[in-house]
Amino acid sequence: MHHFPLYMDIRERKVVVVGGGKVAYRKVNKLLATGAHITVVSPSLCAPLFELYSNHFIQWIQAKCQENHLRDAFLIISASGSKEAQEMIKNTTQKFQLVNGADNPSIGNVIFPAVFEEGDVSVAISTGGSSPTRAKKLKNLLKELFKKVKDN
Ligand SMILES: C[C@@]1(CC(=O)O)c2cc3[nH]c(cc4nc(cc5[nH]c(cc(n2)[C@H]1CCC(=O)O)[C@@](C)(CC(=O)O)[C@@H]5CCC(=O)O)C(CC(=O)O)=C4CCC(=O)O)c(CCC(=O)O)c3CC(=O)O
Ligand SMILES: NC(=O)C1=CN([C@@H]2O[C@H](COP(=O)(O)OP(=O)(O)OC[C@H]3O[C@@H](n4cnc5c(N)ncnc54)[C@H](O)[C@@H]3O)[C@@H](O)[C@H]2O)C=CC1
Repeated sequence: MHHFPLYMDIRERKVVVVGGGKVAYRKVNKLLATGAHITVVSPSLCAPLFELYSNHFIQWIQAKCQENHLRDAFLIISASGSKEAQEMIKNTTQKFQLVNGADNPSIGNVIFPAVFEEGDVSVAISTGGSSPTRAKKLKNLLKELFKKVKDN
């Protein structure tokens, strides 16, 4: 599938993250600096997400994901690994909503690239979902290269 690369200002947009585990935390952690309003919907939260919730960086709906949780979301991240939740997201989201299928790319329309930033330069690498580990390796190589160029 071909994805169009786009840099987005998502300040004050509502982001709903479905699931409260390790993968949800990784996505939330990346979104924190954007100024988006993040709500996690999950029966439980892993320790680092619970800490973010306790410190009021994110909101938490302690429940299994239901249709009404998704209705006014700009971006939805599916990260529960639950087939039931994935089906619900697939069947109830609108065409104009952005959906990241972190736990099942086939239900999504946007993907997270591997990113590094150097001043105001931002480099984002995607393999179109085919190999996230390769994207991460390439990012780390380029990061080193940038450092070398800067040091010389
Ligand atoms: C499609 C996509 C959807 C999305 O998530 O947006 C997706 C999907 C999946 N990832 C899986 C596995 C892992 N992904 C990572 C890490 C990253 N994954 C990221 C992106 C993406 N992952 C999108 C495509 C990106 C592209 O186009 O290349 C990165 C780049 C960015 C980010 O996460 O923000 C970030 C590195 C960030 C960095 O370091 O900079 C690690 C950890 C690691 O390698 O360290 C593991 C394995 C270990 C583990 O953690 O268990 C699985 C298998 C699940 C399974 O079978 O269990 C699926 C599902 C599937 O492929 O079916
Ligand atoms: N995109 C990526 O980078 C990666 C994706 N994955 C996939 O992501 C999924 C989640 O992985 P982890 O975070 O490690 O799992 P985890 O088991 O730590 O977390 C799952 C979370 O989802 C919650 N949950 C379960 N059912 C739910 C429902 N119906 N509604 C809302 N929340 C619900 C659980 O309470 C838990 O907090 C797995 O399916 C895995 O295959 C795994 C590794 C990397």
